[in-house]
Amino acid sequence: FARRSRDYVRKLRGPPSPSWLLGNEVEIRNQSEVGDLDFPWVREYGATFNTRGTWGKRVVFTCDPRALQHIFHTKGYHYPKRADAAQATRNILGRGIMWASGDTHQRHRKVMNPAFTAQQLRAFLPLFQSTASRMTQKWKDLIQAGEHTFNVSRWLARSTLDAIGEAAFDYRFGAIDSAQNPLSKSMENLFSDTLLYPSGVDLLFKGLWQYIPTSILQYVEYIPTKEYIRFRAFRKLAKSVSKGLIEQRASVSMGDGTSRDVMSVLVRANVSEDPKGQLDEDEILSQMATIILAGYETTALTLAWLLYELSKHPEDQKMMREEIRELRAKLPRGTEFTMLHLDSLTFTIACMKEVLRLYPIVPALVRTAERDDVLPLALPIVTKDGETLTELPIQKGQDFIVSICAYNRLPSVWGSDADEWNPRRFLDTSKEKQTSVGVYANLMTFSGGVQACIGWRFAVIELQALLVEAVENFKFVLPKGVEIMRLPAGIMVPMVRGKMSEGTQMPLQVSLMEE
Ligand code: HEM
Repeated sequence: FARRSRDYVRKLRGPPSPSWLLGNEVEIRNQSEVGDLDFPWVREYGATFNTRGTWGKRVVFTCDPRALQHIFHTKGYHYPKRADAAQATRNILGRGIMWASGDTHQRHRKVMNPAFTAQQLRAFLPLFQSTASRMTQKWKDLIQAGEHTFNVSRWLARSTLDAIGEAAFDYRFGAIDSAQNPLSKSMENLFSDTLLYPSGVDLLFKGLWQYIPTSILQYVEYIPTKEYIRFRAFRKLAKSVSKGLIEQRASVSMGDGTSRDVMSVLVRANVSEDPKGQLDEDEILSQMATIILAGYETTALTLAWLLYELSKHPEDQKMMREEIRELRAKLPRGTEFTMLHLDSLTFTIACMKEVLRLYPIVPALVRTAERDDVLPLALPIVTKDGETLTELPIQKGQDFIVSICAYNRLPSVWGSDADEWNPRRFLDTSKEKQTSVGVYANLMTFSGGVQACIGWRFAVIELQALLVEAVENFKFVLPKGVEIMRLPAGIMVPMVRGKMSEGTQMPLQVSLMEE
């Protein structure tokens, strides 16, 4: 069986590999924009095909809905993150939930889950709303001072950072009021300064990581080049700020022991007597660094892309504003929207789902099969010899690239206009028969299954609150001559063509809407 299954991957079609040593890795990591290769490859070879990694390794590329469901959900723990991806996460965030696998991950997730229930997160709505109104007040000030075009992604990131600090740790970054917080400074352009367009040598080096035992590999963090120095500096700073917060919390009362905010669940896990619910101090600090980093820029960038699409589609922007204002008009003056109100804004929500579909901030994930297995497929593969496969036998150790951005644009799932902005697709709810993947709106944007984004509900509620406040008060227009690119820096970041040295940015013309 082992031999046969190896043969199956060998039989798959796929793009030619430019070199044995580097495989397709350099071209994949150096796409000028996210999806430049993924989309045409899927059109040409189907949803599952063969690519080459470094050192001659075969890497199966897939965006097949059933394969994704199997890899992330049904057999989640049998497809851990590839060792090099796990180590890269550890370099940035330490031994937290994003790095952990198997039993360790289960333990981390068990501790964290109570802080991320729907009920717990809905209670943050007023906090998100007050953050949103502090942000829009700043925008009004800027406009009054004569600034009409500004980098909205930076402002959104300052706002989501304030929100995560306060929601998770009762900590005030004060990022909206001042850009000087050292932790927020150390996160600025963290990915685009380090992971954008890597060299062949870098990729060859990282291609060896999966063959090095973790006990030795962990020392790569001390390599004295820019990437490792930046990541280490961020991690150390995030952990030391976190330690200060824990000490502060310890000096005040811990309440009645039932609080479910992130900080309380972490501190309780440190003193828990149940070994399956314990975290050591280093794990707790890593967890806090993880929540801060994972919890702010992803949401801010999603919203930046949404304002960008609304700038390109003024009719949709207008429709969203009208929907919000119509609801507002029904309420007594000065009333804040509740969660029920926000959830009733169907067009606004459809636009939010559409942006999550077209702009998955994490565009791809890498996984390894821990054992021999047979992958079920929704979209059959035609092999090099013309054979049709409805499932794919694979061998232990098989690596995968899972393309989230390509899944989110599969015509078989989303229709023939899958490459285009069309929020109305989400208003049609008759397409319920699809293979269910992911945690929200059948999208892979938050990943799926056992290691799916723990903060997806947090992100969705925060997006709703910030979006409604922004669109109700301001009009957004794309400045003339500005071309925005989707840069592949591990996460997808917006940059202006020809001005990449200026880093992540989404400059939009913002004007105040009359009441
Ligand atoms: C639009 C916003 C967001 C997007 C697109 C997003 C996306 C993702 C994705 C794709 C993963 C899986 C990563 C992997 O397998 O390597 C993930 C994991 C994670 N996310 Fe998010 N995320 C978002 C917001 C948030 C927020 C707001 C928080 C925290 C409040 C958060 C916390 C986490 C954590 C802790 C994990 C690791 C979960 C685990 O390994 O069990 N994320 N996220």
